[in-house]
Amino acid sequence: MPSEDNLIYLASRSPRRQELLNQIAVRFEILDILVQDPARPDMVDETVRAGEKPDDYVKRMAHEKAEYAWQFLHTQNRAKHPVLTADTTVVIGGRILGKPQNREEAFDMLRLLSGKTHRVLTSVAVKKDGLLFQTVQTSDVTFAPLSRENIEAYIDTGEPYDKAGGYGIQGLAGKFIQHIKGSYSGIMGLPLFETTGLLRKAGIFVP
Ligand SMILES: Cc1cn([C@H]2C[C@H](O)[C@@H](COP(=O)(O)OP(=O)(O)OP(=O)(O)O)O2)c(=O)[nH]c1=O
Repeated sequence: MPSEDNLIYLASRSPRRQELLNQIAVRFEILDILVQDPARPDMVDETVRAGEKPDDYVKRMAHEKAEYAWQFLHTQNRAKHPVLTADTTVVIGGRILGKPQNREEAFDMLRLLSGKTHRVLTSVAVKKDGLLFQTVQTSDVTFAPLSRENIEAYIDTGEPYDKAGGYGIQGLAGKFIQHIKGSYSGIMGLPLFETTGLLRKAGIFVP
């Protein structure tokens, strides 16, 4: 069987998702629409619908990203390879936190997370031969109380901006996290155990 047959596309701009998929030795290529045009807006409109539950929202986002990528592959005659997408969302007190757009938003998000436990949901979608396979992984993350100085200094590093909830467990914010229940890789953006299961369910080889 030619090795080409095992190829999947990762439609994601997140460097963490690339790193994590590499970690489990899945053979993939980044879907080049995203690489060629960094100024291109996100694949989907990330606005939360009125009354939408976090679980439904994160699934809809990963699904819409998969549909977007799948349509693009079709226009290029490359839809013979599966595509994988994901979405990560932070939830606290029923509020869905996306990526902060500015310093004030980052500050408000981190103040909200300080000294409390929040939920991180990551949905992974795989589209193969026109069929959709999807999963949602949930983790609980407990932050230590943060002082105003802690928050300001963290924002100064620039780390919060491209991350849901305004922090990255894998970066400097690691020192704020007292406890997690769930999946470290899921919090980072791609739950490796669940992703392996999903790929295998879709008939894709995972070493
Ligand atoms: C909570 C948390 C999120 N994140 C990141 C993972 C995701 O990249 C980001 C959430 O935004 P997403 O919209 O899930 O993804 P994205 O826009 O970065 O990438 P894509 O092109 O795949 O749509 O937050 C961390 O890196 N560490 C963390 O601890």
